[in-house]
Amino acid sequence: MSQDYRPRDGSAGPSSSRSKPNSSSPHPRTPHYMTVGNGSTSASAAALMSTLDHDSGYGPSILSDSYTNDGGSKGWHPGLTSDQPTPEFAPRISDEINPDADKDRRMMASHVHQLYYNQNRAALGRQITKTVETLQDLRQKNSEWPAQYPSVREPPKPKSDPRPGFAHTQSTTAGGDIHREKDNVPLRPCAPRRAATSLDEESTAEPSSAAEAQKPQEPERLITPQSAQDFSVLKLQLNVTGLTPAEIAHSMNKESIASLLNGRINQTIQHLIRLRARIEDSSSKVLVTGDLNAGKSTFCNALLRRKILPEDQQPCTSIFCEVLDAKENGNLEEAHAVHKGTIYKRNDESTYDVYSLQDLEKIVTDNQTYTQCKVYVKDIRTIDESLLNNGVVDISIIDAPGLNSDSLKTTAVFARQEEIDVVVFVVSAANHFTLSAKEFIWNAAQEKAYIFIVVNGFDNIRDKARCERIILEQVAKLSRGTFKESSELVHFVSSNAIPVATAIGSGPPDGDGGGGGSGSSSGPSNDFPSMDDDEETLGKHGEPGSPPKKDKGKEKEKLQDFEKLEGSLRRFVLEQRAKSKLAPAKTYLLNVLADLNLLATVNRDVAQSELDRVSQDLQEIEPAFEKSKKARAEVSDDVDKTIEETCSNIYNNTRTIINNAIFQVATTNLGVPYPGLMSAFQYAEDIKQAMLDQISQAVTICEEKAKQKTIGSVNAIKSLGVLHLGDEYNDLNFNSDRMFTKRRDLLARQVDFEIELSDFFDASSLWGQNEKVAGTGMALTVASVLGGRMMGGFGWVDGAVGAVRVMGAQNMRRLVIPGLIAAVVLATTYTLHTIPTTLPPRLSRRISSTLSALDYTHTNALRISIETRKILRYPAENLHAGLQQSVRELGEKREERLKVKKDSDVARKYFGNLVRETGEGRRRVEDVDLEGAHVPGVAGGYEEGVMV
Ligand SMILES: Nc1nc2c(ncn2[C@@H]2O[C@H](COP(=O)(O)OP(=O)(O)OP(=O)(O)O)[C@@H](O)[C@H]2O)c(=O)[nH]1
Repeated sequence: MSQDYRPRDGSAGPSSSRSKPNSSSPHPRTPHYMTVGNGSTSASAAALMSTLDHDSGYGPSILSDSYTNDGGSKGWHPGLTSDQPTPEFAPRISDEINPDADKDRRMMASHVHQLYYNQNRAALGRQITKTVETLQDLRQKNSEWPAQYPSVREPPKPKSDPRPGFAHTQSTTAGGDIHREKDNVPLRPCAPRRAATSLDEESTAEPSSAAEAQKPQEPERLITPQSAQDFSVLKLQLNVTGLTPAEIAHSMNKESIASLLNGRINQTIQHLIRLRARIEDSSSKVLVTGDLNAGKSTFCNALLRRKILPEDQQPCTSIFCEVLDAKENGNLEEAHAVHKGTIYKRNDESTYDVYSLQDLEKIVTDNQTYTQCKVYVKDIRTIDESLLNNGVVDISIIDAPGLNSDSLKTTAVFARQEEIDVVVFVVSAANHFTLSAKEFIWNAAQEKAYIFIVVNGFDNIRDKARCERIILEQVAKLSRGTFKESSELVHFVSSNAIPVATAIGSGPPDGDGGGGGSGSSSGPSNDFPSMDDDEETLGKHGEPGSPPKKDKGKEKEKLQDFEKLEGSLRRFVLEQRAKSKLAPAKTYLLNVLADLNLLATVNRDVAQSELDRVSQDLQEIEPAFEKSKKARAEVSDDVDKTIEETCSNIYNNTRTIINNAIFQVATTNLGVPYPGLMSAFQYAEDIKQAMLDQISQAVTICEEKAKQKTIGSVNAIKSLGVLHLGDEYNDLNFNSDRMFTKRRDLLARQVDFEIELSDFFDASSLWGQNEKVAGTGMALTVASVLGGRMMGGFGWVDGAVGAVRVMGAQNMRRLVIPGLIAAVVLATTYTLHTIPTTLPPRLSRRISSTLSALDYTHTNALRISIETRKILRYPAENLHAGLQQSVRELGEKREERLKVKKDSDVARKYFGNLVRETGEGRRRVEDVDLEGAHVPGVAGGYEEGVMV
């Protein structure tokens, strides 16, 4: 028996260079590769197992142990199982001489495989943990500094993808595999995929391998639709009718995109956590399916070496029976029939009914009550022999209902489940593949590159070579991958020839492989249909009595065939488990890290350009801000000074002009004609009014001058505004006509005094003018007589006294009356005659004293200057506010830019680190070699290029 990875016909198998026999060598089978199989535990294997036991799986640091720069793994010692040709001089102990040696090698290889698996698992687990942390950080960062997301465009459809609706499973990883179009042009490197990925979020991860292939050809660009195309896991789903995703992305603001991205990050974290749980799960499930009555249950029992599952059921098995190790059920052997429509929970008895193993027959055909049952059995085989309890991985076997049009779909869906690592298809050697079988295998081949095929009932076939040929031809059409590895994956066996123990009790089966088959009732069926009616039906296993010697040899051969199948199945399960569990994690991680790397690169560059932009802005804003602050202080001072100067100037001018006007009003020709004595009062009124008008006019002049001065000052302030605030300050509206509009008639009312008689007679003037009166030569006799003294000084009084003395009292008495009358008449005539000359000064004095009492000059000067100040304060305040606002705006701009600068700097460093971290993470994940290409004889037995 040989369990080497060796193509049956030399057409396929492991690397041909490795398997090619050396014709010059005396040992043509060297180099020899170790394979998985049965046998007791060797010392080396035990040592390796102990290493495994101490491997915690997830070390504290991702860099701590497993990875070295050369991509090797610390725990792996190439010398231990190195793939070296056996030296020619070294005689090889053949399996016939020492069968245990081969078993040991297989055993050790199995454990090495497990060690290698654990290292990969630990590496991926650590990277998942790290990536989850990175995503959590990114989510936090995204809320502080909304990450830029390239605008999105639909990726172009691959030119050639025969079945875009299916993701292929159990393919090898991307290492060198190239998907080829029909014309043999490399399309893209193939990342490992599995069926389940197409059913959930992982399907979104698939296009990234294409994106990865395109990336290096892309020139480095900042936020382009092409970059968006490169996303796979973090691709945002933007759907609005009538708009392309790119248009939607453009129309959305940064914050909305960031929040969408956060949602995507959350989903990714959840998915990574699920993937980690999956890779930590050490169990593996094998689904056994096939045509009705093909012998599935018999085959499962043969694997278990116990007749657990009911065989030859009428009606056929109609529920899924999963056989698990009883250790998972407290070492209790029993069957849990799961209620239809409920999710099985072992600790919740309401989800299932408990049956004994003997009662299984009652359950397996009752698909009305149950859909599946869990059968817990104690494994009677050693860990080196058992598939179920092999010391490496917990495997459960699921016996599916036979395929027909009803069960086909259910079984296909079942097979696509993530937990199903391997599908074993049992086909009757006599019946070949039915239509249902073909449909199932064809579909499953799209999901899983390889199907393990058991051609059962081979004992019934006489022309075995012909049967093999026909079956393999059919396999070639149904699953190319499986056909290429047919020596490992297609087995012709007779399951009923395998000795099995009874379901009750766990005594070992009859070890004599050909000694009567079943330890109980599982003998061969005589009515198993033959391939050809005329062919001789072989095999009489389980029949009482010893078989003839010839039959004994055949029975041994059947057992050996079955053992070979078991070895292959075990290897296949272990390898596929590695791929089906680790490959999705690896692919998804690669995609997430590639997306993160791309996102980080874009955002690092965005942050850098943001930083450059704000730094440049700040170079302009900083000096403008300082200048604006300085201008605010200086201009305020200047304006205040201008206002003060203008107002005090106007005040003083006004005072001077009004005072002068009041002072000069008496001497100014007012142009009022004297109408004569009869209109003296009217004349006085006119004079008064003219004087007041004169003064009012002076005030008007003052106001006019103030206006002009104000206009000049407003313009000066305006110029300052334009200088410091720009042209918009020109819009300032100032209308000087509105100044001093409330003054009219004010003065007339204030100086509203009555003209009095005394205004016409000025006694002091009279006294002062007596010389003039004498000089007039008025012909008063008395006056002449009395001489010169009559009119000088107190002349006329003295004269009167003198006259009295000269003329005597009697004469005087006669002269007094006419004299007095003459004097009065004379004085009155004189006074009335001098009114035009004497009235204005008298009125002027009265006006002056009245105005003085009113503090008229000061009041008006103050009024005009106050109004001027009020007028000037408006543009001044405006300018001040403008300058203040300019300073504030510049200050705010500066603050905002400083904040952006700080944030951008932090973001640039963060995304820079993220670029580095994700790049390193990606390299580490890429180094996880799921093919085990450099692990000799353990894995990687399936050649590249055979992927579907
Ligand atoms: N001669 C021969 N008979 C076999 C072999 N394997 C199974 N049988 C017989 O074939 C019949 C059907 O076997 P089962 O194991 O019940 O077939 P199955 O595929 O599980 O049937 P369903 O699940 O009910 O579709 C039984 O009578 C078996 O004894 C075999 O290798 N050789």
